[in-house]
Amino acid sequence: MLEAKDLRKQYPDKLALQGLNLQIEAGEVFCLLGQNGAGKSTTINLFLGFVQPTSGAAYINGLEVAKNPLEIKRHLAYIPENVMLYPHLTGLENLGLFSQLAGFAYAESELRDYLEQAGLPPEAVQRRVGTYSKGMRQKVGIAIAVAKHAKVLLLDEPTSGLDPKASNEFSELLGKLSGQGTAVFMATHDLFRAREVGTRVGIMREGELVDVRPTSFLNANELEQLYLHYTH
Ligand SMILES: Nc1ncnc2c1ncn2[C@@H]1O[C@H](COP(=O)(O)OP(=O)(O)OP(=O)(O)O)[C@@H](O)[C@H]1O
Repeated sequence: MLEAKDLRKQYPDKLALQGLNLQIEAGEVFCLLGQNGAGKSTTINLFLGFVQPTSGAAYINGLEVAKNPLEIKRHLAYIPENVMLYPHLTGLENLGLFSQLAGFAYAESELRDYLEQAGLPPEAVQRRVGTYSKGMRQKVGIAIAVAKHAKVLLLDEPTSGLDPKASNEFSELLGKLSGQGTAVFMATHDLFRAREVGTRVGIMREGELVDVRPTSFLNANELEQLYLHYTH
């Protein structure tokens, strides 16, 4: 569902990503770990088509991102640390608008269902998004991803700044989505959530993916030790 082949990004004075090779299947949750500046956001931006590779290629659902910039947007949803929504519109209106942009015309009852499934409290649905907490905005982001039937979900530090309960709810939602076959690729500093929600973790150091492991063989302490091993 997501693939990188010798993907490389050279900025004028920084090699941000050095020849990444990776495949992520439907239903997988891949968590990318690494220190600040390791190249995680660059990798996500290459999959989104926000930056162009210096060489190699990124693929979403078999389509080369750089050659199919519009088509790939139909297959993916992106949740950054701060989900970009229209603050003067309600959650319901935001979801309606973003679904329409993705080509789906839903009835209000369907939009409400998506927001409810994403865990947004019913009282908030008709409230302006400008009054939402960060966790609530993340839930609208998930509702948008589900409503547009995204096959791939890209997330950049989605749980940073969420309280433990909101972070837990968010992880459960990701688990549900991957259970429905969505491929999830998440850059995070949250080792605890990575182990909990991830099917695999990868560690990036100075633009290089130095280790990839299934989380099923790692306890929390082992993951922390592994991370420290590569980042010291
Ligand atoms: N537009 C740019 N121009 C020049 N250098 C850049 C650009 N974007 C990123 N870089 C550099 O590329 C390297 C990788 O940055 P990137 O943002 O991908 O790291 P990251 O792992 O996401 O870090 P963080 O955890 O802080 O978000 C850094 O050294 C960064 O300064």
